[in-house]
Amino acid sequence: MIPVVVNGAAGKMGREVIKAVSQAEGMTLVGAVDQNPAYIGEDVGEVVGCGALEVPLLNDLQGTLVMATQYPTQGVMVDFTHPDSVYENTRTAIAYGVRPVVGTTGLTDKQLSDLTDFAEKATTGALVVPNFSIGIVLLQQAAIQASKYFDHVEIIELHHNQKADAPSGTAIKTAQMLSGNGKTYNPAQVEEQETLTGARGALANDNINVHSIRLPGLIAHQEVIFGASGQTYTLRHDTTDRAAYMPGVILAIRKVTELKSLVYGLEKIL
Ligand SMILES: NC(=O)C1=CN([C@@H]2O[C@H](COP(=O)(O)OP(=O)(O)OC[C@H]3O[C@@H](n4cnc5c(N)ncnc54)[C@H](OP(=O)(O)O)[C@@H]3O)[C@@H](O)[C@H]2O)C=CC1
Ligand SMILES: O=C(O)C1=N[C@H](C(=O)O)C[C@H](O)C1
Repeated sequence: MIPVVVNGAAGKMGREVIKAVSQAEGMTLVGAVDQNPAYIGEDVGEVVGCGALEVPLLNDLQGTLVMATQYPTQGVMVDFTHPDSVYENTRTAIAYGVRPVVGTTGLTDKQLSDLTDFAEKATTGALVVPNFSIGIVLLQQAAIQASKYFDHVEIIELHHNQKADAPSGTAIKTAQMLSGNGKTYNPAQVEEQETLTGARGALANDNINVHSIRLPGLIAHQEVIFGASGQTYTLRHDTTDRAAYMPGVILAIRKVTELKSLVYGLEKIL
């Protein structure tokens, strides 16, 4: 049985993960952590509404990780917290020999590279996955194919308005996956002038424009639009329920126990 700690357990994703882990075979929930004082000390199963799980929700990550090391099998920490804390949480888990499965977005390139080095030195498996849904992996693969034939591409990501980071981790990863083929996308046709700053979005890898929309009523959506003379080609993915991420999260918990270094992206473990 894989001992699992969920960090950010009272959040939108953490709640789904608690339910999914408690129902999955081959793993057992041993710790639940959150900073929200409203729930500290409560049984996490009662907090998320799936019945008592006999795991108190604590605000002590390090203490909970120590508990997770008391089991015969090496533990896994799933993190769905906040861009401000994900780097430190992940480093702490690796330091305790607990393998991180990181869903939280907003890690900088430098932070990701530091964590990669740290996991390598510690020979500890780690997974950083900006999007756990199979649909996004398929969209990204289709986009890689299309990018061989189109020189113009822009990404639009649309999320609920409680999201802290912009652009989304998924949009950044998608742009990274389209880059590195020697192309600079979107060669200028005219000299552009922004009458309102930011109108053309942010520039990701290899000059790919990324536009972020935040509205109540949305969950998580992404379009990749390619253009060429006389045609456009649009790929779109819609998340309508956070349940979409759970098969990927459960797979990642299983797979991270086989790794000895940090792996970035769900596509690498499918
Ligand atoms: N990889 C993927 O497939 C997905 C990734 N995400 C990412 O996951 C992250 C979380 O998203 P979501 O669940 O919607 O966010 P929520 O704000 O709903 O949940 C985050 C939870 O973590 C708590 N928290 C924040 N900081 C800490 C900390 N330092 N220690 C312990 N708990 C903490 C929050 O408490 P409080 O409310 O008090 O701040 C909250 O309860 C985001 O970065 C989001 O982009 C989201 C969906 C899918
Ligand atoms: O905050 C969210 O909700 C999501 N965040 C991730 C991201 O930044 O890409 C994954 C998904 O888009 C939902």
